[in-house]
Amino acid sequence: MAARLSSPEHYDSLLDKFDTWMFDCDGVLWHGDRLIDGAVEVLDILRKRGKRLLFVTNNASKSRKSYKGKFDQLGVEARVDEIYGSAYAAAVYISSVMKLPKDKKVYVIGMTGIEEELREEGVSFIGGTDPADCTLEPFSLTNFTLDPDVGAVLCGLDVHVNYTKLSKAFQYLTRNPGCQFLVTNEDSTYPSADGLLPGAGAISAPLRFALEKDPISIGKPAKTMLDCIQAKVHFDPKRTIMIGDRLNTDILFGQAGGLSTLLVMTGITLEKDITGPNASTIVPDYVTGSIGDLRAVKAL
Ligand SMILES: O=C(O)[C@H](O)[C@H](O)COP(=O)(O)O
Ligand SMILES: [Mg+2]
Repeated sequence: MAARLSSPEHYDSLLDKFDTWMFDCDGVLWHGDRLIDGAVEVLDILRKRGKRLLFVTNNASKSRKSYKGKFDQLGVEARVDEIYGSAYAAAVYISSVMKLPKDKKVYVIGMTGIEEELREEGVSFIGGTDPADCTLEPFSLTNFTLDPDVGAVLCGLDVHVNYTKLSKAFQYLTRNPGCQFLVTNEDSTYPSADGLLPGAGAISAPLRFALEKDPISIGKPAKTMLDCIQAKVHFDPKRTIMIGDRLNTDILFGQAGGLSTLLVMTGITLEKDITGPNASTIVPDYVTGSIGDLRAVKAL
């Protein structure tokens, strides 16, 4: 049973228990470019209390560096080395875990976040924001030349997804021997500033259906994301809390990593998902309405 937080004492006890605070972003800190009320103040309180903050997002549309730009623009203090996105985790996975040979490349369905992180990791790629792929023209195999050096397809949130991109990815995954099917994450929906939109999982779904094959997913809840963080940051899982808005990514990710978990109700999860007959079997340690609630902690 999750503990519902409501009083200053509840929030104070959380600050006493945890040294490292891992924050999901979409639905926890912001919706699109609209900050959630109280988020900035609470992050300031935590920094003043000497807590280590990490930002762990499945949103692959931006690289760590361009996320730093978003944090700056929104007036939220953050360093690049505190930011871990699924585009970064995917690029590290391809270069350091999969060890894609240098003469091979990745076909990308995705945005600049994935491209910038692959470039940073020295991984060659095609597709992505290439204007030749961002077309609504019908795709024809007659005019298509298969690139035999594509050793992996990586699919993430892509607001310009189209039939050409899906068709090219399908060719590589069915005709290049050993071509790996990777996705940055599988979130079904994306909590934008004005409501829910299809998420990265909905972008790769047509390929899963056509291929009758599941991809390797690198973002939350996969351990690859935590491995990526632990390769850079030392923290004690027992004194670390993961704060998220989605049960099957953020909370599962925390639980799989032996972290404590705090669910906030400002994003994807609804009350009916955690109470009543259809409640999820994924149960966070703590629940509160919004990260802004932590402003109730006793002043220093
Ligand atoms: O569709 C997506 O990629 C996700 O909904 C979204 O980007 C999740 O981001 P997070 O909540 O992990 O910050
Ligand atoms: Mg979220």
